[in-house]
Amino acid sequence: MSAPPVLGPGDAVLCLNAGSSSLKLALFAAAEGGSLVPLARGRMKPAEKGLHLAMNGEGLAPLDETVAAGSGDDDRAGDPAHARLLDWAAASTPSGRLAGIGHRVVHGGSHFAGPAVLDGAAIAAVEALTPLAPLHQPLALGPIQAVARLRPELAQTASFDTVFHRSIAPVLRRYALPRDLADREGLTKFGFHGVSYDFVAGELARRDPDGGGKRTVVAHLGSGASLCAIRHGASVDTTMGFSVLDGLVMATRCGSLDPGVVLHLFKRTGMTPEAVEDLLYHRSGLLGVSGLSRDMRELLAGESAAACEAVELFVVAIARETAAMAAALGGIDRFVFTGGIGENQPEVRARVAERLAWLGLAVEERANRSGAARISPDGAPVEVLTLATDEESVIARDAARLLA
Ligand SMILES: Nc1ncnc2c1ncn2[C@@H]1O[C@H](COP(=O)(O)OP(=O)(O)O)[C@@H](O)[C@H]1O
Ligand SMILES: CC(=O)OP(=O)(O)O
Ligand SMILES: [Mg+2]
Repeated sequence: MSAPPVLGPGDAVLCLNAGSSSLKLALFAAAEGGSLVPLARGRMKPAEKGLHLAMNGEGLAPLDETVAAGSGDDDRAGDPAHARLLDWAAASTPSGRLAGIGHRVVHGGSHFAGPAVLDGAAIAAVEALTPLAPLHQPLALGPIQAVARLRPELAQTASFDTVFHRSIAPVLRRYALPRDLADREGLTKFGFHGVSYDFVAGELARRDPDGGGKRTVVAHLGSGASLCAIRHGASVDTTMGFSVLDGLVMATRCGSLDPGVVLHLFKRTGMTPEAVEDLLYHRSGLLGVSGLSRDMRELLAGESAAACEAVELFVVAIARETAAMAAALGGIDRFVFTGGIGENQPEVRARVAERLAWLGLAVEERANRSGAARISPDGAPVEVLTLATDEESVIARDAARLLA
């Protein structure tokens, strides 16, 4: 590979954040002095006949179009949309030089200890981790491979969800399985949503430079949801484990589940591994319990007993797992809500705080309703905050460092 390009003033990085329910996009440009400024944000979404692209930024020609799927093999169906996105990004870059593409990759396994340039060997290593995140890894690999096909000379980088959790102590990563089997098969807690926690930890340090020692629990409540116990900017424990199924109740994933249930499904119902996988990843969680919707907005508006119970189960799981995170931290001084639900649903925040009153959580109703940065009453023992996550800015920061 040729020497990676340095990011000069006006050069841009396009960031792709592939999650289970969305592909979020952002274009960042380097300013004089090296800081990164977001120029545009948007999304790529499946549409009836291809992929819909939307990008908006001040002073830029917006992108709002559906690009038809390419012909030929399914893997390449998204190529025309990616080509359009790359053209738009280059045309929107102040210097005209799109220096690279940064991706969020859910699984870095034990292979990646930090963000990485995606050369051929690194892409192969990301692919090799697909069995550990069968439904997430391909979401990032699709765009990575499309860009590699369309613009092989363009540098690509990856920021991994798992990297932030490498600071978790070995005993908290270990499952109580036979040691040799666990070690041989790599059965360990990896933890996810690390790109988001990295952003939140950095933002907390910026806003409260002396607060590093605060025992902090961050709740990333989006389509996937997890908690992270953070102290001194590092992950101490988290609720997701070997896979993205563990911990909290999610939009369509079950969260913590007695493994006996899975055994029962195999032995008594004859379900195949693929059917059980589909059940636990796509048909459980809020959707499965409510029988109505995977979207918290619809469940809060719904009146059926099943919808109400789904929301209650979501809240109960957060309360239970917060206690586990507090145990890992030896207490709790600060609780942060982030992610689509954490940032936008005061009712969920109020109900979580109510269930955790015994641990010192409380929210002030007006501040909570308005989504203020701090929603706990003055003098409360636990600071309760809302903070909008920005995974794309972490992807851009990592890419800029790797390209320099
Ligand atoms: N006002 C809102 N805007 C967007 N999402 C919301 C809002 N209120 C609740 N949500 C919930 O947030 C979820 C999406 O969160 P997000 O963090 O964007 O998820 P992901 O990154 O996993 O796609 C949706 O499933 C929805 O239930
Ligand atoms: C790790 C994970 O669950 O990601 P998402 O919330 O984007 O699905
Ligand atoms: Mg997300």
